[in-house]
Amino acid sequence: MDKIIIRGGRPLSGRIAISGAKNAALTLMPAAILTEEPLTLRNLPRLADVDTFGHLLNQHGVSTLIEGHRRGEFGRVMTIKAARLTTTLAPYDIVRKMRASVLVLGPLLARAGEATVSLPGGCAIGNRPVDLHLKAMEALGAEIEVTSGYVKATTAKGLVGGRIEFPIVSVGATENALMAAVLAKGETVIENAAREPEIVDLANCLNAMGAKIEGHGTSTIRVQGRTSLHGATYAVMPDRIEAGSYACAVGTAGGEVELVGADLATLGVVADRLRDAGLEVEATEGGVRVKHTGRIQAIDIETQPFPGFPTDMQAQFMAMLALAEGTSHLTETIFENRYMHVPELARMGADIRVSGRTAEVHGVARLTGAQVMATDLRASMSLVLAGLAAEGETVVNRIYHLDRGYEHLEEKLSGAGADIERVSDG
Ligand SMILES: CC(=O)N[C@H]1[C@@H](OP(=O)(O)OP(=O)(O)OC[C@H]2O[C@@H](n3ccc(=O)[nH]c3=O)[C@H](O)[C@@H]2O)O[C@H](CO)[C@@H](O)[C@@H]1O
Ligand SMILES: C=C(OP(=O)(O)O)C(=O)O
Repeated sequence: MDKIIIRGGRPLSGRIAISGAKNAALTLMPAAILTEEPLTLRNLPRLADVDTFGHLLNQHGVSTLIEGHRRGEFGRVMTIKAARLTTTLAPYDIVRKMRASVLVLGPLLARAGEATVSLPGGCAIGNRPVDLHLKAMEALGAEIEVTSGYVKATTAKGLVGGRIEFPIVSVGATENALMAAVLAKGETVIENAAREPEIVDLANCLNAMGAKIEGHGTSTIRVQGRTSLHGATYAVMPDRIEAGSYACAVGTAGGEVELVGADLATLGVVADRLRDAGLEVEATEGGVRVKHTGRIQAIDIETQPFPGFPTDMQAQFMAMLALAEGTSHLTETIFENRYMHVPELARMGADIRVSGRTAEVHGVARLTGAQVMATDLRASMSLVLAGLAAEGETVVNRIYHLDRGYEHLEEKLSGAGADIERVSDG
């Protein structure tokens, strides 16, 4: 199994290219199921999750053709064509590898009138049920049956527009609802919709495919159903979580980096909190510049749905705040078990106490390298960030988590001056 070795203490400099967003890619790919015409996605990141989604689409009979690069863009171009679906079953073997697989439910149901999708089950960060996805499909007229670990959704006469009011904000359920509603008969109103930039990216892509969606980016989304959608070419938005993660790398390692391709607007409150912690963050012509200006200062953070502070940045901020002057409080409100990095950071000398949903981070003057491993993607990244600052050698094990969400991680960081390499155990 591969591991990453980091020898810490080298400030970062230069440029780091920001890839297309994993969480946008994973909802744009299933959108291709909604039409028999090709959907060409540009700026698609090279990630294990994108490959897994490709396999899932292929087993539904959908073709995925990688067409190389486009000049001036980092990611790949993929043309996805769902000319004909050979099966509407999304099997356990693929869904268990990647929760986002559940995003085929809405598009399969809308296109084929039926879908049988394995329940994704829990994962390292929490229980993560899909009840809201199912309620949304029911609100559009689907009949749902859950048996033997599978959701079977059917609609005898096709989906019909309706009112969906989510009791809590869910990114995935909003995405599934949108993808089902675009082919439902009549109007759908989604209340308490997620407002994440990835939702806006999905809605923009669906509109480019002929859908009629309004209000995306607000809590109320209105969809006028269409009888069919057509093909389109669409560029995946830049990854705001990857950009935020490398900004935190400047926070732990020091130095100054331009995050090329990053979008300051979608970083939102993350940029504000980076500044509160003492970093300089400003837009450049090609992205965002982040500069270390002295010791990181303690701050308090509570994770919330967008436009609040993203849960997907909590672990990376914790690594940075572990080295801050003063005591920070981090409160995780989205997932019940998202502190798996705490004991690993402690092995590197961090002083963090968790009580219920809140972690109290007492800043220390230095961290020391250690053997560490994490059980999820962002937790793994927090260990890399700590390793960049730590004295001596840090070995991050189980890095397949990182490959789910960070394209060319070692190349990007070593290109900015970090001493980091991937080694294989054989
Ligand atoms: C592929 C992708 O885009 N993943 C992101 C997506 O995950 P995902 O879409 O799974 O996250 P949700 O926004 O749905 O989850 C928010 C909360 O709602 C709960 N919930 C969700 C659905 C449901 O049917 N019932 C229910 O109770 C979840 O357990 C969680 O507590 O948004 C999360 C929150 O920003 C991010 O951390 C993930 O990176
Ligand atoms: C939790 C994440 O992803 P997923 O929803 O795919 O598990 C993440 O990107 O941090």
